[in-house]
Amino acid sequence: MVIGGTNTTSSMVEWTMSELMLHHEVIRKVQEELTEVVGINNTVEEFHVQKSPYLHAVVKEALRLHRPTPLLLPRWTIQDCKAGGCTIPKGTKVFLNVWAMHRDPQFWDSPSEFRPERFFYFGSNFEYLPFGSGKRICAGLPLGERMLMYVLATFLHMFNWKLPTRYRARSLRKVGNCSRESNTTSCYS
Ligand code: HEM
Repeated sequence: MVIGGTNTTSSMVEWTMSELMLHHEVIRKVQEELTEVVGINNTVEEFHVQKSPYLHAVVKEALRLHRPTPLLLPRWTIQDCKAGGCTIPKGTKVFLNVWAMHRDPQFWDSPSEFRPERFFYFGSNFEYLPFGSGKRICAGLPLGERMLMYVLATFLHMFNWKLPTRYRARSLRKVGNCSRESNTTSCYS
């Protein structure tokens, strides 16, 4: 519960910031949206997050690519069934590999690319399950989603972010370092 309730959200903040720092156009769009919704001299409040559709799309795309655990909780089949050409007998313990589903080219265009815009056209389907589904769906979904959005909105509205020069040249490497442009302070996680 402690790992599920804290590490999931904090690792998603890191992954989302890492993707944003590699995608300047995306970070610019989120910051523009937040400037409009929050106002330049205000701090982010929870209600602002609900009015930020582009930020939602960014978080969904980060959850698609980097959800904290690749597999869902185990399930047991209640009857014989077939999947992928295999017969699975009743009473079998089954693990769903959501990591693979989230990157399956059958369902996603250019699946390894970070493209938040894809979520403006996406319905609710079983090929996207960042919080699981059914009776064992994540019990902390509303809290986790809110914390994630709120922390990211605050980081992005309060500071400008970019990679230190030595990392920019190797931009394919995913790193979480940042620097505050408006200030002399740099922070390294
Ligand atoms: C970004 C944040 C989070 C993600 C991506 C996430 C994802 C998941 C997933 C995929 C499952 C398994 C669901 C299934 O098998 O269908 C799960 C279960 C669970 N999560 Fe989360 N979670 C997050 C945050 C949280 C938070 C903040 C809490 C609690 C404060 C929490 C509590 C739980 C619990 C208790 C379960 C087990 C539910 C059960 O066994 O019925 N999660 N989570």
